[in-house]
Amino acid sequence: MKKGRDWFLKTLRRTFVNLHRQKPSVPKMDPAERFCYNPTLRWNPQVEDYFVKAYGAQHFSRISNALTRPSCYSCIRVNTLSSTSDTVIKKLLSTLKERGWQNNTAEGANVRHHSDDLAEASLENDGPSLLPSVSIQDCSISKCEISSLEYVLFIKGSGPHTIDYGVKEDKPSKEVVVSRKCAEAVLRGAQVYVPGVLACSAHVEKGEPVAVSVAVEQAGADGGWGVDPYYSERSGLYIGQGTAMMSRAGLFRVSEGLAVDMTSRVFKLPSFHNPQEGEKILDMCAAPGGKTTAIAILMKDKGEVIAVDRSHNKVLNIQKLAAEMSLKCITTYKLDALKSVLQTYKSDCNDATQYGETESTQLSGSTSVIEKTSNSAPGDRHVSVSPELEKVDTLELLTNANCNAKADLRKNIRKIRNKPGRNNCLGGRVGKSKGFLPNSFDRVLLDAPCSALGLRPRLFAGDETVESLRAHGKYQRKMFDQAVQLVRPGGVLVYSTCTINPGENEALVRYALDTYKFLSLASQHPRVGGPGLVGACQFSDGSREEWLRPGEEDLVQRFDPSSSLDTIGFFIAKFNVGCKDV
Ligand SMILES: C[S@@+](CC[C@H](N)C(=O)[O-])C[C@H]1O[C@@H](n2cnc3c(N)ncnc32)[C@H](O)[C@@H]1O
Repeated sequence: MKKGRDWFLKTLRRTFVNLHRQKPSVPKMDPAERFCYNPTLRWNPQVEDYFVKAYGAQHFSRISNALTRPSCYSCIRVNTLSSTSDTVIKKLLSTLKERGWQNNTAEGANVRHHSDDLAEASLENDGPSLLPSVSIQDCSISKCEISSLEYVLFIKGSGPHTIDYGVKEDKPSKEVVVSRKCAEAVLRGAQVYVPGVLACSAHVEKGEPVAVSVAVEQAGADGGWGVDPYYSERSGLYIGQGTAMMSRAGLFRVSEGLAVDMTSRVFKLPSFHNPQEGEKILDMCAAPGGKTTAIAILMKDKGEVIAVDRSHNKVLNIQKLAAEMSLKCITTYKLDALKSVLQTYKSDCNDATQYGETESTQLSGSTSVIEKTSNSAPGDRHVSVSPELEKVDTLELLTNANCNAKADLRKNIRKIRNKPGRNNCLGGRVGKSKGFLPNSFDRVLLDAPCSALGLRPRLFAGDETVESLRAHGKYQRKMFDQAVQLVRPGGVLVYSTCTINPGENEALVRYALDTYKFLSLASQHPRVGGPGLVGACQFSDGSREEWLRPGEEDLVQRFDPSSSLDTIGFFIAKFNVGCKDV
C-alpha cells in the first residue's frame, strides 16, 4: 500500500514538474462540465472490444456508466441474538440524526426532502414493529421483505447530486486530488484519509473548504496505465467537497489520519462502521466473514462453523468480526480451498476431521477438530529475514526441506515470498489447516471468489483481461470438486456466484453461461442428486431459469429493479449431496 502510494506520489510529482516546465495549455471548458461527476470507465481494449461486440456499443456504454456509480444500497445484517431489526433501525436513525442528516439542507442541490416526522415517530415508537421503510433526508432504511430474512436491513442512499464548488474563473477555490481507490471508498460514504491523498493545492490551511477530485489511471503511450494529473483531465471527476482537517504541509508530513471531512457528496450513502443449531458447517471462502457470522447467528451460536480463507490477514478479519459479534461457535483457519480435502492422514487420529498446526484460532471448544503438534512441512516455518539474507535463507530452507520435486521447490520459494511482513501482515496467530476428511460436514458454503466485475463503484477496469475473466470459472470449478467431497451424504452444498447477462451474442453466451452450464453439469456429479439441485438465474430481460421446489424460492437473490446495472445474474445453488433420489 505504502509502496503504491510512494509510486503514485513520485509519478505525480515528476509529472507536475514536467507540467511546470512544459506549461501545457489547458483547454477552456464549461465549468459545469468540468466540476461534476461524469467519469469514463477505462477498459483493457481487448475486453472492451469483446463486450462491445457482445452487447453493442450503446448497451455496453450503459453498463460502463452504471459501474462508475456506487450501488444505491448498503446492507447490514442484524445480530438477532443480541438485538432486533427494529431496534437497530432506531439506532441507525438516531446515528444519522446525530450526524445531521435531517437538517443539513445545504448539502447538494438535488436534496430530496422526506418528512422528518416519520423518522421522529419511528424513533419514539416503542411498538412491536416499524413501517417496512423509514426515510430521512436522502436516505431510507428498510427491512428485507423476504420472509426469514428480516434481519437484513437495506439503507438506500441518493445521488448523483450537483455540488456548488464555488468555481471562480473556471477554478474551484482549493483542491485535494485523491487516488482512485480512495475515491471509490468516498463514493460509498467514507471520508478522505491521508494515505489516499495524492496532491493538494498550494496554501491549503486546516479548516478551509476544498474540492475533492480523483486522479484515475489513463492509458500511456507505452500501452501501460498511469496516473495523469493534468488539471483538465480531471474533468467530470469531482466527487464532493469537504473541510481540510490539516494544512497542506501537515498532510504530507504524516502517514495517517483524517485529511478531508466530506461535507457535500455527489452520492450520499451513510457509512456505518457496524458490521440456526448444532450442525457442523464449513465456509470455504469465508473472509471477511459476512456469511460466516450470519450462519452462526442463524444457528443461535450453537454448533460448529469452520471458516477458512487462503489469506492470513483475511482470516484475522473473520476472527475480529466474530469476536466483535460475540460469536463463539466460529473456528477459523488459513486454508487454500483448492486443497480442502485432506490428501493423507495418519490412522492414529481417531475421528479426525482435519489436521492443523499447534496453533488453533478456535474461538470455542466445541469443534471436533483434532490438532497435531508438529505436522508442518519444514517450509511452513515463518522465517523473518532481511532482503539480502533472503536468498541464503531460501537455499537453506530448500536444503532442509529435502525437496526432491521441482514443484516442492517452487512451493517453498512461494512460501518464503509470502511470509509475514512481505504482505503487510496484520499480526496475530492464524491456525493453518491441512484440509478436512471427506464427508465431514452437514453443510458446506462455497461463496467462490469471482471476477468482481460487478463491484460498484468502479473507476478503473484496465487490469482485467479476457483470459483472466475466463480463469475465474476454471478456478471455481476446482473448488466445487473439493467442496462436494466434504459434505456428508444427505448434507447440503450451497454455491453462490454471479455472472453476466449473455445477451444474444453467442461467444458471450458461451462465456457467461459457463456458470449456468457448470451448475447443470454439477447436478450430474456422482455425489449430487440430479433433482437435488435447486437454484435460479434471473436476467434483466425477464428470462429466468430455475430449479426451485415449493418453499425454496427464498434461496434466490433477486434483482433490485431500481438498479441501473441490470446485467449481472446471481446464482445461489443448493445441492443435496450423496442422495441421488432426493
Ligand atoms: C466472495 S469473497 C467471500 C465473501 C464471504 N463469503 C462473505 O460473505 O463475507 C471470496 C473470498 O475467497 C477467498 N479466496 C480466494 N481464493 C481462495 C482460495 N483458493 N482458498 C480459500 N479462499 C480463497 C478470498 O480471499 C475472499 O476472501
